Amino acid sequence: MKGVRASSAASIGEIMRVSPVIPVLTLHDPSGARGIAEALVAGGLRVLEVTLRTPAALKIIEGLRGVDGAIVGAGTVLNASQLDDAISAGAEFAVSPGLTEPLTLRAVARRIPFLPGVATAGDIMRGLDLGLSHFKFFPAETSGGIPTLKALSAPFANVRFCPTGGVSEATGPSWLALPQVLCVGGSWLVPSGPPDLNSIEAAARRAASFKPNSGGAA
Ligand SMILES: O=C(O)C(=O)C[C@H](O)[C@H](O)COP(=O)(O)O
Repeated sequence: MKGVRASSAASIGEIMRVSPVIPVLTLHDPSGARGIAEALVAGGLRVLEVTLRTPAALKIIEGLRGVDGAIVGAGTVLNASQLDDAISAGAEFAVSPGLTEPLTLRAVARRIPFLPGVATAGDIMRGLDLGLSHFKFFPAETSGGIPTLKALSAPFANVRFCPTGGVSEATGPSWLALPQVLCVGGSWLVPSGPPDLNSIEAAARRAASFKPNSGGAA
């Protein structure tokens, strides 16, 4: 889906198929954020999750709106008020570590593509009841890794996942080999500390070459 443009018309499923890896970015410095985003997009990763874990996150989301080719969303969205703030800043999708009814209902009402975290069958069933079918599997490795996701997803034929949490460059391809996995998320592309843009672009290029077994990246 190379043609997916950041807009409320894109579904979360379409966004998850744009690139096999969603970089999870926890950024402190608005002045350095654009270069990081450009390096990731140049490497082939267009979908960027900026976590609301730093005071500068909303300003950074706003600033990244103009990066050509980037689809910028907010991560660590914990409640409806944070979701509204993220939308005001220009976030084109939202990711949460968990699934609550108030946040999900607000995301549906605001028509923003939404990817909440699940780790149990009950989480998935609450999401299905609220009309969702795409989830982040979080925290992926410590929740039991690939064997758990295989077992967990078996009863839910039409549900698709983005495993995140402990996923690395080394393990990403194994997760993407599962047909129910459209993409993976991870912070490994942009380690904390002063950014090395050449390394970030090279890591993005390697990650962009991962091949989902789901027909994930178009
Ligand atoms: O809080 C959220 O909404 C998140 O998005 C959590 C992050 O996805 C993970 O913390 C990334 O996990 P690592 O790749 O292991 O660093």
